[in-house]
Amino acid sequence: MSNQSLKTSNQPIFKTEKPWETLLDNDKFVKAFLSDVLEDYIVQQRWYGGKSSNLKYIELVEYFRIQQHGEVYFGLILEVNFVEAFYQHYFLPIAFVTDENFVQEDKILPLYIEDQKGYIIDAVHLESFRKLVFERIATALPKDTTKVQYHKSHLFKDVTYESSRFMGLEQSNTSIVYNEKYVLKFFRRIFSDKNPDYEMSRFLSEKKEFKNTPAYLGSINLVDAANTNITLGLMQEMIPNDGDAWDYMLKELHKVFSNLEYKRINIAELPNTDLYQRLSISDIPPQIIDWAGLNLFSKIKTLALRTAEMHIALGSEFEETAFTPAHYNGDYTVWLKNKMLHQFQNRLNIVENNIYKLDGLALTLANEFLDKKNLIRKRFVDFDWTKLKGERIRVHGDYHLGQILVKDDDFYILDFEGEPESTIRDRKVKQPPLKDVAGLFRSFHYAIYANVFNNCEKHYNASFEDLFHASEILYRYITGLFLGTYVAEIQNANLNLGYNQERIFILKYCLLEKAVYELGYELNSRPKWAIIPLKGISNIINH
Ligand SMILES: Nc1ncnc2c1ncn2[C@@H]1O[C@H](COP(=O)(O)OP(=O)(O)O)[C@@H](O)[C@H]1O
Ligand SMILES: O=P(O)(O)O[C@H]1O[C@H](CO)[C@@H](O[C@H]2O[C@H](CO)[C@@H](O)[C@H](O)[C@H]2O)[C@H](O)[C@H]1O
Repeated sequence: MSNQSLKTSNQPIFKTEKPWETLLDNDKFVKAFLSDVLEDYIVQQRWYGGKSSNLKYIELVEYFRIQQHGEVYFGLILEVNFVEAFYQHYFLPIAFVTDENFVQEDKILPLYIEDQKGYIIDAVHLESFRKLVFERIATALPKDTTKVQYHKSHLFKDVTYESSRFMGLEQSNTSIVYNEKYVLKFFRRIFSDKNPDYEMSRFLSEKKEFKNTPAYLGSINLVDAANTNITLGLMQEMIPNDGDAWDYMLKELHKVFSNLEYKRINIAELPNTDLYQRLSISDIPPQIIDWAGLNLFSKIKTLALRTAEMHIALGSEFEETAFTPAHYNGDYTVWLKNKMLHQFQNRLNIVENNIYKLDGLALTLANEFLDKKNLIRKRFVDFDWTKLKGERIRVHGDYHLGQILVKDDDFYILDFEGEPESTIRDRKVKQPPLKDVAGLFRSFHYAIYANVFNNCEKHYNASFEDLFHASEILYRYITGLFLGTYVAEIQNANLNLGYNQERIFILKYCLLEKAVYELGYELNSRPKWAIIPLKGISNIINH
C-alpha cells in the first residue's frame, strides 16, 4: 500500500495485486480505510446517529461475506467510539465496482485492485447486491445455521425478483422496495441482539395475526463471534398508503383551525372538558363537532381501537417470556427512576447549553423549566409501585403519528425499534401500555401546536392566546375520546391497566417523560421546534 494517507486524494492511491475477496485481510489497508476514509464518510450519512457527539475513532469489529454464485460483497460491523465515552455499532455492506456509472455520490473510496481501477461503494446502491439479498431470503432454508442467516416466513413463497429501488424517505435506516410489493429495511445502527423491530413484527403479525402492521416476511441475521444473534435486515409486506398520520393530522388540523374564522366561531364560548376524562362521541358537545367535524373524531376512534388491539396482542402471551405480561415491582422502579433521573439531568444540561438558541415564548418556557427543575425531578422520583395494580407489557416505545400509515379509513403501525436514545436492553423492558398512549398524545399536542405555529401569521386571524386556548380545548376532546375508546377495548380483553387514578397517574408520568425526552431531541436536531415540548412540559407541570 502507498504510505500516503488514503484521504489526500480523490485519485486511486491504494493499489493491491491481491483480489477483492482478500482486501480486508490486509491490516494496513483496514487501518487507513477506517481512519482516513470512513470517519469522513460516515458522519455525512443520513443514517448516522452520532451527529450531536464527537467521533473519536472507528474500529472494524467484524466483517463477513454476503455472497452467491461467486459474487462477493462484504458486510462490515463498525464500532464508532465517541469522545463522550460511549460507542455505537453500524452495519455497512460494501461492494467493489469498476463501472463509473454506479459511482455517484455514494462513492466511498477509489482504488486499484489487480490493476483494475474501481471504487468501494455502499453495496445497497447496487442492484446486483439488492437482488442477491432478495434471493437469499426467498430461498432461505427452514433452519439456516451459517454465520449470516437468512429467514423467510410462510407468506414469502413463490416470489421472484423483479425490481428494487430505494424507499427514498427521510429515515434512520435504509429501506429498499422490491417488486413494488415488499420492503426490506437494512438496519444501520445495530445492536448485539435481535432488533425489537424484527421481534415485534414477527410476534405481532406471525404469532398474533395482528392485521394493522405490515406482515413479517423475512430477515437477515448475523451470528457473531460471541454467538449473539444480530438483526441486520427485516423484510415486510409493503402497505400501499395515502401517507403517514402526521401529514394527515396536519391537513385535518389546518381545516379545523380555518373553520374558526370560516364558521365565525367564538373561541371564548367553546365548551371545555377536564383533561383525561373518558369520552365517547356522544359526550362531545355539538359546538365542538360543528367546529372540528365528525370525521376527525371518528378517525381518532379508529386509531384508539388499533392501538388497543396492538396492546391486547402484545399482552396476550403466556409462553414466550420476552412477551409475557409483568407487574410493577421494586426492580422496575429502581430501573425507571435511574433512567428518568439520568435523562432529566441530560436535558437540563442540553437546555443550559442551548438556551442561547431560544427567544420569545420558547425562552420564557425554557427558563420556567430550569426554575422548576426540583419540582420536575420530584415528579419522576414519586413513583410508588406498591400502589400500582396494572400490567406491564412489551410496547412500541417510540409511538408517534410519524410511525403510523393511513390507508383508506384505517391505520397501520410501523417501526417497533423503540426509543432511539435507549439501550437495546432498555427498549425490551416491559412498560405500561399507557406509555405508548402518552407518546401518541404528545404527538397530537405536537400536531396541534405545529399547525398553529406554521399557519398563525399567514392564515389565522385569532390572537396567539385564543389559538392556544382553542388548541387546548381540541387536545382535551381528542385525548378524551381516544381514552374512552382505548380503555373500553382494553378492559373488554381483560388487560389490566389499573384503576382510574392509577391510569391517570401513569399517563401523566409518561407524558412528562416523553416531553422531556423530546426537548433533547428538538434542541439537538431542530431548535425552532423546542417550543412545542416546552409548552407541553409547562402544561403538564402546571396542572
Ligand atoms: N411496510 C411498509 N409499507 C409502506 N411504507 C413503509 C413500510 N415500511 C416503512 N414504510 C415507509 O418508510 C418510512 C420509514 O420507515 P421506518 O420503519 O420508520 O424506518 P426507520 O426505522 O428507518 O425510521 C415510514 O414512515 C413509511 O412511510
Ligand atoms: O425518527 P423516529 O421516528 O425514531 O423519532 C424521532 O424523531 C421524531 C421526529 O420525526 C420525534 O418525534 C417528535 O416529533 C414528531 C413530529 O415531527 C411528533 O409527532 C412526535 O410526537 C415528537 O415526539 C421522536 O420523538 C424522535 O424519537
